[in-house]
Amino acid sequence: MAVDLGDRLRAAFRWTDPGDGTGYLVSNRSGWWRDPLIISGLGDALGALFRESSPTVVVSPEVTGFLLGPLVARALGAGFVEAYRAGVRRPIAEPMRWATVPSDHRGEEQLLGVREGLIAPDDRVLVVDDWAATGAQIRALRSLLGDNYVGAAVIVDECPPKVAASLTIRGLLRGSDL
Ligand SMILES: O=P(O)(O)OC[C@H]1O[C@H](OP(=O)(O)OP(=O)(O)O)[C@H](O)[C@@H]1O
Repeated sequence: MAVDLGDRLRAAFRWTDPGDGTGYLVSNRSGWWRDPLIISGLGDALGALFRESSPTVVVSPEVTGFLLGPLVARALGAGFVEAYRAGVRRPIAEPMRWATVPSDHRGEEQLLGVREGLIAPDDRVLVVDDWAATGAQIRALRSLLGDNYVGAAVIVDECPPKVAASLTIRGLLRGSDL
């Protein structure tokens, strides 16, 4: 990663106090997408983490992944497949394959799904997301993708190192950088 991309990511990031009295801060990542140099550099930087695996498809969970995944797919010359969260939109018309996310960083159970037929047996799939907290969503996608899964590239990896290693998660920043 170019040194100045890491600096720009740190500078454009904010923690927000939602003011609900819990003292729990939420991440504000909007400054990343607002910075033209970050947007132009992120695809290459995340793709470089797995370029040696020659991914053919990027899969990303909504909603932020729908912004980030195509940047990485373009940088790698790969295609893009959406991973939808159940219940946040009208039902998807096509047949889906779903995986349960037992408990993510919010402690909520979710379902992540991709349309059937978009991943070929010989595809090498890179999961891309902005943030890995517990790794629950990435683990669910790995279970869905099986042997097609090569790893996950994220902007911020704050998973315990053993979790990151077991899921082959690579990040540009650690949680402690922010
Ligand atoms: O490692 P985990 O515990 O699974 O958490 C990681 C997820 O958390 C964030 O999503 P968020 O729910 O904030 O959704 P967003 O994409 O809509 O911002 C992030 O974008 C990952 O998808």
